[in-house]
This record gives sequence, structure tokens and C-alpha cells, in this order.
Amino acid sequence: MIRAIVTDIEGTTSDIRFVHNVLFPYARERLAAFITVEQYNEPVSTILDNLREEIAQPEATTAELIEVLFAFMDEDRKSTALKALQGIIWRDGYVNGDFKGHLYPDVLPQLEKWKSQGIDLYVYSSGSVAAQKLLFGYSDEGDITPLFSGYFDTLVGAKRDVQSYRNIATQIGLPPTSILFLSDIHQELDAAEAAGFRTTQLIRGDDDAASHHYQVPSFSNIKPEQIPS
Ligand SMILES: CSCCC(=O)C(=O)COP(=O)(O)O
Ligand SMILES: [Mg+2]
Repeated sequence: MIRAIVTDIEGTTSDIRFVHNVLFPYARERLAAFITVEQYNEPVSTILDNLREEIAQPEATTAELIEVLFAFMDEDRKSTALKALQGIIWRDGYVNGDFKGHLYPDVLPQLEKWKSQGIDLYVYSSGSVAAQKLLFGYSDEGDITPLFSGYFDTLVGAKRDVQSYRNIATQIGLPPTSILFLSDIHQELDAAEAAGFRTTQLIRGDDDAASHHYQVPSFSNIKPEQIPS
């Protein structure tokens, strides 16, 4: 029996175009000025030190780090430091009403249904936990954060690493076979499956012929009660 569902965000609950055409440019335009002003203040000071460690350049200057962050943004690197900074910058955008967190219309009704059936709901995204809470706290459908029992980001591990899913199962406190992971990316689902999770792939756009995972176009097609554990 499925007792918990862990969902990805980008391409799963929310349109990739919202992340790439709204969120990422918003952070990109403000990143250099933000770091210049905040570099000696917490939490930015610690995040920059973490970035120095991540790139193994303990002496890197702020200007060099900004250059690295721009390169990371160009390649959509899921760097924990970049994700932390983006999350802080996005806060203003949500609070000022510049944008709301996109949700596909099929997501909220299904999350509510699963929650009412006693299934615990979690999020796992490369976006920082703070950024996840903002997206769901300021979503198209209002604040839906009360639906979630917990959030995981790259601090638990990378999304394509099997160990990340073992860590998530341990933290949730359930056997992996009773947890369903939802994502649009088959490499993430492969890793979750290798850890023992049940998997379902959201196909919100293009087909993925390279995937062997059960595929659905919408949350309304997912029936956890029919998935054997
Ligand atoms: C928390 S919203 C921003 C998502 C993000 O920054 C990202 O890189 C997308 O990662 P995901 O793991 O949700 O595909
Ligand atoms: Mg995704």
C-alpha cells in the first residue's frame, strides 16, 4: 500500500516554462547586485563559503564567485549554493506579487484527495526548501503548504543518486516500497526505483521513449491504491 507520495516540482506539479522563463530570469537579473550588497551578511556569507568549498577554491573572490554562478545558471547546474541564493531572491518576487507559483490544474485536487485518504505528501526538488515553500505558499491556488508533511532538496543528495532516495525514506520513516515518487525525469525515477520506491512519470509535454516507468499526462491519472507495494 502506498503510504507517502514524494513529488518533484519542475515539469511535475509546475510548468517548466514558469521555472525557466519567470523564476530563473528574475534571479539572474538580480543576482550580482544582491551578492554585492549582501556578501558580508548572513545567510549569504555562509552560502558563498559553501560555494567556495563546492568548487574547491577557498580563496575565490566575490567577483569570481559571481562569474561561477552565472556559468552554473547557463548550464542549469543544480548547485546547492546557487539554489539557496535563487530562493532568497525569489522571495521578493512572490511577496511583491510579481508572480505566483505555477500549479497545473490537476495537482491541487489530487493532492487534497490523497491527503484525505491518509497518504502523507512530500516534495523533493533541486530548488531549495525555502524556494519550494515559496512556490507552494504563493501558488496560483493560494497557500497549499499545509498539505505537505516535509520538503527535501539537494541537501539530502542529488536527484539522480540512489542514496538520496534511501535518505528520504529514512527521514520519512517508511519502507521505500510504500513510497511513490513522481517526476518528469526518468533518470530521477531510475534512482528512486533502485532505492525501492514505486515510480510514476509525468509527461506534461514531449514523450519519453527512453523511459520504462509508468507514464501519465496528469495527476488525475495516478491511482496509488492500484500500485502494489
Ligand atoms: C523550487 S522551484 C525552482 C525549481 C528549481 O530551482 C529547479 O532547479 C528545478 O528543479 P526540480 O528538481 O524541481 O526539477
Ligand atoms: Mg522535474
